[in-house]
Order: sequence, then C-alpha cells, then structure tokens
Amino acid sequence: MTAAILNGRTMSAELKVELREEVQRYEQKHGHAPGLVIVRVEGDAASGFYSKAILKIAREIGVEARLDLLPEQTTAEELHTALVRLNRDDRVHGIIVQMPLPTHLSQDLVANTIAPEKDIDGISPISAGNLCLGLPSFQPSTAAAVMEILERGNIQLEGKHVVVLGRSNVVGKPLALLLLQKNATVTICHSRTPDLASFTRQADVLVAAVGRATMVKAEMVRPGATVIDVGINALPEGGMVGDVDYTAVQEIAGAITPVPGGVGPLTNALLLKQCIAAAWQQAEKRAQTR
Ligand SMILES: Nc1nc(=O)c2c([nH]1)NC[C@@H]1CN(c3ccc(C(=O)N[C@@H](CCC(=O)O)C(=O)O)cc3)C=[N+]21
Repeated sequence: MTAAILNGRTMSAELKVELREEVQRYEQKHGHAPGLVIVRVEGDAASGFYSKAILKIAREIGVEARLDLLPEQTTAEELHTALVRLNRDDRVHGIIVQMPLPTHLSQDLVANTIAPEKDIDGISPISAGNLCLGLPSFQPSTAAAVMEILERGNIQLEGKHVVVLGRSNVVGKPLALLLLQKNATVTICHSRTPDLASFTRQADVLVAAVGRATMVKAEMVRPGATVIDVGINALPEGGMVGDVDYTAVQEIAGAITPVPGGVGPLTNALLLKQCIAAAWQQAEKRAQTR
C-alpha cells in the first residue's frame, strides 16, 4: 500500500480562492485593500526568493503588498526606526520581517518592536503568550500551514499521538501548542532525544521540522501513520528535499506530504490569511474608537 499524498499546491489554490473572496468583502466594507509590508534586510539569498513569492500571492488575492529592502549594514536603530514607522502607518495592517537576519541584528529586536496587532507572523511575545494560553493569536505561518494541511486532509487529531521532531520557536514549539488545542497527545523530540525511533514509531501523526535531509527513515514510521514534512534542505546538485526519506516512507505511511509541494505552498497563503484578519481587526477597532 502506498500513502495518500497530501497535496499542498491543491490546498493552497483552494485557500487562495477563499482569501480572494475575503479580500473583496473587506474592500467593499472599508473602501481599501488590506496592506502588507515585507521588510527584508539584504544578506540571505533564499530570503529574496521568499519575499518575491509573498508579493506574488498577495497580488493574486488582492492584498496591497510592498517590499522594503534594507541594506545589509542596516543598524539595529535604523531597523527599529523603520518598524516604528510601519507600526504608525494606518494603511499597513501586517508586517513581516524576513528571517534570517544578518548576525548583527537580533530577532528579539524585531519581535519586541512590531506592533502586536500587525504581527501576522506570530513572533511577538504577546502573540506567543496568547498562543501558549490557548487564546486567539497570530501564529507562525509555517506552524499554521501544518495545521491547515491536517485540517484539509481530514486527519483526526483528538486523542491521537502526534510526535513533533524539532523545537524551534517558528515551527516545533508553536505547532505543539496548536496540536494541544486540538486535543492531541503531543511529544516534542529534539537533537538531544535518545533513541528517536522509539518515539517516532508511536506516532499516529509524525511531523518532521528539523532541517536534516531525509533523516526520517521507513523503519522510524508506524505503518499507516500520517507524515508531515516541514524540512527544506537544498541539495548540492540543485533542487530540494525534506527531512523525510520520501521514497521509502511513502510505502509505509498512510498519508504523506511531498517536498516541494507540501507544507511550503501553504505557508505564504497562511501569512496572507492572517494579514487579512489583522486588517479586519484594525478596521473594527478604529470604528469603535471613533
Ligand atoms: N519571518 C519569516 N517568516 C516565514 O514564514 C519565513 C521566513 N521568515 N523565512 C523563510 C521561511 C521559509 N518559508 C517558506 C515559504 C514558502 C515556501 C514555498 O512556497 N515552497 C514551495 C516552493 C519551493 C520551490 O519550488 O522552490 C514548496 O515547498 O513546494 C517555502 C518556505 C517561509 N519562511
């Protein structure tokens, strides 16, 4: 038996249609489009690709988006000033700062400066705190993309054992909290977990978010399990692979996400979804205080 493929491209196309309609409703009510600004500090080549991909999807669904490109030598103070200006700009509803930043700029600075109501990538302490408390909040978009795939793939979570490989602040940690909200039993494994396979073999749903090419092998997967691959590993010969040994694991798993074409295509769509939500929230708040 081979696994059902959870196709992120198809799901993303469906979500984009829904978001397009949502943007039209917003525009009819408020007379302007939701606004998004991507801040990119030059340095990391891949992040330029992601910025362009976000601009493209924004254009497709009708969100007004622009890229603010800052030079690699930008100081912490200059970045702070740029973010404060965006916080004060009423036409900007969502702000995303592309990671990774050059080493002299800290993610903390960004997380603590972006206005929580514009933090559509869920990196501020307010967003993280609300998520931890089980309150509504913006979510890191990759973690949100995994939840969207599970939902659209009709993968049941209540009472299921989900094993998450990786504990990053952008994927593993927030994802574990989102899964708990769905009443899953959650285990987080990481680089210091001994005998990883003894955990992964127990998983009804296995999520790999480690960043090590093809490290999840067939013998680590329980027959019939759902396997979600968040990994993006560039190959020296070009192309990319996930954290899962796809060819071998798809013979064992019940359902599996490919790389590319799995979690990736949904990530930016979820970012835009949260930007539209941010625009609604800000417009309604403004209406109340008038
Ligand atoms: N502040 C911040 N937030 C992020 O959410 C963020 C970030 N920085 N920096 C970079 C990572 C990575 N990321 C992806 C987005 C889309 C695809 C995507 O669309 N991938 C496709 C296409 C891949 C291809 O064909 O090259 C796929 O997997 O099929 C992947 C990865 C968001 N990230």
